[in-house]
Amino acid sequence: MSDSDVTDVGSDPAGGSEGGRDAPGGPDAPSTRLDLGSGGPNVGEEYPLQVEGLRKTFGGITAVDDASFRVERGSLTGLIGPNGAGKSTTFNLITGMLRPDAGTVTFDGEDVTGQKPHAIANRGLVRTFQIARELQEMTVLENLMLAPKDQRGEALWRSVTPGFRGDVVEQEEELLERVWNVLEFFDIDHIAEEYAGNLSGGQRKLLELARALLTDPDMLLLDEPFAGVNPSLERRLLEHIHELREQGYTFLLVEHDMDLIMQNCERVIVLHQGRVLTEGSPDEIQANEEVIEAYLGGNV
Ligand SMILES: Nc1ncnc2c1ncn2[C@@H]1O[C@H](COP(=O)(O)OP(=O)(O)OP(=O)(O)O)[C@@H](O)[C@H]1O
Repeated sequence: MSDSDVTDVGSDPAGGSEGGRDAPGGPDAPSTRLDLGSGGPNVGEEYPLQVEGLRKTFGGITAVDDASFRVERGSLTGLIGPNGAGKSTTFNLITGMLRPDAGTVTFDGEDVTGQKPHAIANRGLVRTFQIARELQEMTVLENLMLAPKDQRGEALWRSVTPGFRGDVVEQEEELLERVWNVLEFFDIDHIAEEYAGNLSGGQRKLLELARALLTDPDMLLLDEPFAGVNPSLERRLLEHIHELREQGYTFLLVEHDMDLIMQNCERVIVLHQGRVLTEGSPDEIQANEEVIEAYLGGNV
């Protein structure tokens, strides 16, 4: 299957209003509201993610060098920078995949620096992952049933064990309802029984986002979610992201496509050589001489 196949996944993208900051409120925007049965994202600190003096070296290379920034709740914030600027390393430090040499990561007022990835995800700070090889041999539905953080995936397997059935079956039914809500929200209910390994690149990206959402996140970190996705599906993914943002989810997005960043993010943080060069609105960033120089000096 190729990316061009994704156009037959559900309805056509909303005409006219898609892709821009106005997309969620546009006349043709989908009206489905995602109900995960959890009351939606947490409404806590104004800046759920705060990064302070983050630093990481690899041998002689300083990948992240005293980086500090914060991300506003309910925003779609872009994290950009030339190749090698430290974007992926920053994501890995925030999500616990790497331990920082210095600095702190605070999420919803709690210091989560150096915590294990699953502990950070359990707090509601979640990144999307490529569908692992084992999961490619499972259906879309199975992938989603296994996604949640709260041991419900484990409970699913235990439900076949005598003695556990009562609560577990009830939990499983609840989970199934949430999974169908997510499938319908993304218009991928008709491929629920398809093996993940058979999906096109674009469909996989939807599944990755759907899996992340089933862990009840408050904030999602997206690392190039549009890579290899055709323009039609890119518009749909963006619409979903804008809708979720309207519902109060917070997004931090690493993306190389500058037009996409500038048209969709309300804040942009620029990394250069591991440091925060500047941050601001798309207009401010586009007019910033230092940013232009950093990009001209890089291989972008
Ligand atoms: N595991 C590692 N071992 C050694 N060096 C690394 C490692 N990870 C990253 N680096 C180096 O750290 C610097 C920052 O890399 P990083 O991948 O975070 O940048 P990036 O902004 O995500 O780049 P790109 O846009 O090209 O993906 C680069 O010089 C990179 O070569």
